[in-house]
Amino acid sequence: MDLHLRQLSKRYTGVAALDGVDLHVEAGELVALLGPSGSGKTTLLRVIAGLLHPDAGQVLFGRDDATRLSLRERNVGFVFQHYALFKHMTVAENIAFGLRSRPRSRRPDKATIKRRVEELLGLIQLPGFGDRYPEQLSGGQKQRVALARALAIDPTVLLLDEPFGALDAKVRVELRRWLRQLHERTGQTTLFVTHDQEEALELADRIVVLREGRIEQVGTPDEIYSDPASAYVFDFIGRANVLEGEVRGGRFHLPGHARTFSADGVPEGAARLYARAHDVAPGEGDEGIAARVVAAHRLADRITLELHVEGQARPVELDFAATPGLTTPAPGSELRLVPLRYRVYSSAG
Ligand SMILES: Nc1ncnc2c1ncn2[C@@H]1O[C@H](COP(=O)(O)OP(=O)(O)OP(=O)(O)O)[C@@H](O)[C@H]1O
Repeated sequence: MDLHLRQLSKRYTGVAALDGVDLHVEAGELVALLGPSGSGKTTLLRVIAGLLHPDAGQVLFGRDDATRLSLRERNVGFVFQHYALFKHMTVAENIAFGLRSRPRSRRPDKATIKRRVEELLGLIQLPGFGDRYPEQLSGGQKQRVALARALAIDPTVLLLDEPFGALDAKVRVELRRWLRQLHERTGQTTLFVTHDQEEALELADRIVVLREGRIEQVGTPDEIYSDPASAYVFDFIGRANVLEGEVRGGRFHLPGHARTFSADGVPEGAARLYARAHDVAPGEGDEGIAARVVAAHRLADRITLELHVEGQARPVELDFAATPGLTTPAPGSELRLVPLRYRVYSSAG
């Protein structure tokens, strides 16, 4: 089922946790809500779930206005960061919980519930684990059970709030790949909260970047990474080199340097040039921007340089392939930087 959010707002004293959020999630999409702490991700998820009521705006499941419905009436599946499994119930009982607690008229019979539990244990790759208790599972296994429990009710949408946030890095990476595969099998409309840009880029069909309760950009991982709509998104997705300067006559000027850069459509005045470390290349002769090597690191087949550019407070990073025969530049040596791909944003915005 698809999901429409219209002009959702939610204020706490002094804070707009959500400020006019409009979003359409297609049926079967996996959407990541990405943003730093306090940007409104959890609030948005809770409003969709019906755990929290918005001050204004609408939540629609398909064509049905669900804004006034409770969590149960919305039939959503929810998984939190911290395993919310019932400790005194077995894995099978946990998974069956949502179905067993339905009103009698809508409750499947025992045999159907048992079949559904077996099917879900297979889906989460834990067949034979039904009789265990949560304390007999690893963190990653617990979160898979939590996901099976959320899926058991055939939810209209699946809402995941940093479901792997409490797990160690390796398990996290494994589980997000697993979740992507699971999603491809179930086709379940899913919203996934994360503050980890790598997780969002790898997992999601589309990413929603939030900033102070507003949507800053919505797009596919490629669009968000290659064409960030603002300096905020550029900075948040991957590491960015930032050069301070100004836009004059439609060009970006670096103080103390002759080379200028195109800055079409950027207002005149203070501006910043953003480029990723791998989108800056070492240049030859008079090309590019003069820089001095501060530190050099060689990591397997990559060389990373930390550089000082005259007039810039922040160091600039350059990352390139260590081709055979290439020597790592020594600290103190001079080289020229050529930003191959970059974006200029006004400092005012
Ligand atoms: N119950 C509450 N009372 C008052 N303010 C709240 C409450 N819940 C959230 N807020 C505020 O609303 C804003 C958005 O919070 P929210 O938890 O949605 O952000 P988040 O992006 O999920 O952050 P995190 O990644 O840290 O969980 C924050 O400024 C937060 O302090």
